[in-house]
Amino acid sequence: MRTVTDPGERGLAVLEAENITLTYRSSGRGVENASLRVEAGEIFGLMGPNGSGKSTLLRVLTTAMVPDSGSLRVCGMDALKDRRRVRARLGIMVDRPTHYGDLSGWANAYFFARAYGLKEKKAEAALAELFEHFDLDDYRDDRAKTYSYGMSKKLALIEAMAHGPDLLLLDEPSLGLDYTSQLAYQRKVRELAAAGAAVLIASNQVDEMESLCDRVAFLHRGRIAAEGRPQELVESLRGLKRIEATLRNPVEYGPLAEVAGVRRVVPEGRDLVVHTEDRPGIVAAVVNAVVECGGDIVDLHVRRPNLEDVYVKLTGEALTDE
Ligand SMILES: Nc1ncnc2c1ncn2[C@@H]1O[C@H](COP(=O)(O)OP(=O)(O)OP(=O)(O)O)[C@@H](O)[C@H]1O
Repeated sequence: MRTVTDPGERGLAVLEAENITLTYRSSGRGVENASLRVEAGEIFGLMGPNGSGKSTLLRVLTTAMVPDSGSLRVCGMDALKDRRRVRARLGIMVDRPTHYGDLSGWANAYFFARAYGLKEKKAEAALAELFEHFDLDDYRDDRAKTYSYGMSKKLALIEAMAHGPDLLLLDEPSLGLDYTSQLAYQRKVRELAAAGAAVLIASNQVDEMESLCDRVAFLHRGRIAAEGRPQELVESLRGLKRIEATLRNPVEYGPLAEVAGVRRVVPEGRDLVVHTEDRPGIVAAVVNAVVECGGDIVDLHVRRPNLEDVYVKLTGEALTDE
């Protein structure tokens, strides 16, 4: 019979975080009352703009930091008390992975795999499979400091996965990966989840998160603002259009919000994102209003709403600033 410490079966909670609060003394910021649960076989996404608390929450979930309050259970164990045993069940990729630059990529990954308790032969077999999967075979003996950004991210993914963790915690894993590598990463994450791992990914790659995650949660100023299945969250915006206008130069856009059918206007990096009702003539009305504000539109896209728009609707703020 399976026990709680033996996941590998959907429905069993691998990660249970309740009311996690951590406030940095120097800034008074951090995360507040964050609760989440990830089951075996589930891929869970954590989304939120810069500074919303994703990395802080991950630091707690990886047991790198102890929260001021709240409880954390991993595979049924108290992760705040039993950190050593819990860490052995985790696979972690931090947002800025570092390696031993003078060692080969292979030696770095081998070191990790052995530290996680894999026997020599098992470590070699797991790494051989992963180096091939991530197309790093030809570079396995090169020193890690010669690796490109994307290659060292793939090496960090290998290090997080090789020992077959029950809970995989990944911070911005696919940022900087090219098309083929991104595909390889997604395939591997799906494969591990299908084999029973629980996966938690902090990322703002909206399209990837929408297709990869079973559930996502949005962090806003240290608090979880909403949680749900991506498709259902996006579906809740049915009837909404997303118009993205890139302007040559930013202008005051106040009058835009007065156009009939415009629900909200949010700057996103250099773009203006306008949420409107889906009615005939609305795009022309928005373009006219931008021009009347003095805006010179150099690029315009009308798209279906995505997870980014869910966040905008929830908080009135943009998820990314790109
Ligand atoms: N070491 C620290 N000391 C003080 N305040 C911090 C520290 N690290 C983060 N913060 C603050 O805590 C809040 C959450 O930061 P955190 O790095 O968790 O956000 P994030 O969502 O991961 O952002 P990003 O996407 O930029 O990595 C921010 O307001 C940040 O300024």
